[in-house]
Amino acid sequence: MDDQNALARMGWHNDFLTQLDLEELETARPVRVADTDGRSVRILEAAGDERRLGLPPSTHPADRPLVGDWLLLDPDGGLRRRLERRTHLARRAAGTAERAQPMAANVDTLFVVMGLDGDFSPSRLERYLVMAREGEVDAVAVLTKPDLAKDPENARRSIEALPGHDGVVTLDPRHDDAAAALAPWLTSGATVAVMGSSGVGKSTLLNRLAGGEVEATGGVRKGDGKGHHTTTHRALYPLPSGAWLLDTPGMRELRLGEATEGLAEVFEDIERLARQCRFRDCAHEQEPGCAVRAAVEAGDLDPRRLRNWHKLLREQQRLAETEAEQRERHRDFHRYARKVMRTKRDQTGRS
Ligand SMILES: Nc1nc2c(ncn2[C@@H]2O[C@H](COP(=O)(O)OP(=O)(O)OP(=O)(O)O)[C@@H](O)[C@H]2O)c(=O)[nH]1
Ligand SMILES: [Zn+2]
Repeated sequence: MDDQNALARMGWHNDFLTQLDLEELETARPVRVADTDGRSVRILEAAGDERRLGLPPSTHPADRPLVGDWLLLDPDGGLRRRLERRTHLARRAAGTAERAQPMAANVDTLFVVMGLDGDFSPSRLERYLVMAREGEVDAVAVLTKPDLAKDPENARRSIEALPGHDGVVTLDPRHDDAAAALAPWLTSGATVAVMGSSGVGKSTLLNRLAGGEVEATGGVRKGDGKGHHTTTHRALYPLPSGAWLLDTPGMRELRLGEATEGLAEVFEDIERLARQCRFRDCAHEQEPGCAVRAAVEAGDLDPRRLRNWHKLLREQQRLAETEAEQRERHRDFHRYARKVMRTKRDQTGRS
């Protein structure tokens, strides 16, 4: 194995070691994926080298490495296998396939950026928290534009009170001290990602975190030894603090995929109440003995949170139905195809 300290600086965690067998512990080289185009990946090695590695053409899309993944190389430098992800961020795939599509691997902390101006929406934040929790990623709410808020302190407190986050920070990304406010999560080897609506200050914040050395667009300026600079594309790049910023085009928008675990965690208070309702299948509407409604009436549960929980649950049900329907359609098609083939065979047999 390579130098453990160098690996740790790249985001390696010792719990990955449990995935290696004895031979691999001796000879295999872990490398991290900094970018991918589906056919090849750009990898970072502990020795500091960076290069492209082709993927076998037969690689199934679901097995393709993602930005942030750890791969094991054989001693000769060939790809051996991908290590199981510690965490992931997934979103709903575009098009007809509604399933969750992972887009980033091994992210430690997701910064969910939300403006304290008109952008402020605890329900949208809860959606991001569900996504993070589903993939076991820590989530920190970053509240921007305090200068445009009527009562930023009150807004911060209301977010602080929500379950499912790992911290709330208010900052103005245009100010020099913005990076310092996030320092607890920007430690050496930590991998962070940033999501949030358009215009909330993500790019401004990324430029601030990068200290002006790296653009927020993923372009890394790299010396080529001849005194001038070339730009290589990368979705994972180092910040001056020693942390890694993972940022891919399109990743910043929110489309929640299958996330029942995440939902259960972010709304654990409501789910706990729901277990106390008189009826097992209580819809928490007009039923007698409903503990959820009782909590709302007693002022212990924000009706907004209840509405959002219902909404996200319904969405999850729709996703599940769509998947079942797709499988059904698939089966129908194959049944039909078999029938056509049989008819054809019969006809050929007869003629
Ligand atoms: N008043 C105020 N303006 C801010 C603050 N943070 C960012 N801005 C401004 O808001 C505008 C949008 O900021 P961006 O960093 O481009 O936002 P973004 O989230 O990257 O937006 P997209 O690229 O569309 O996703 C810029 O003009 C920033 O200067 C803040 O805390 N207060
Ligand atoms: Zn109920």
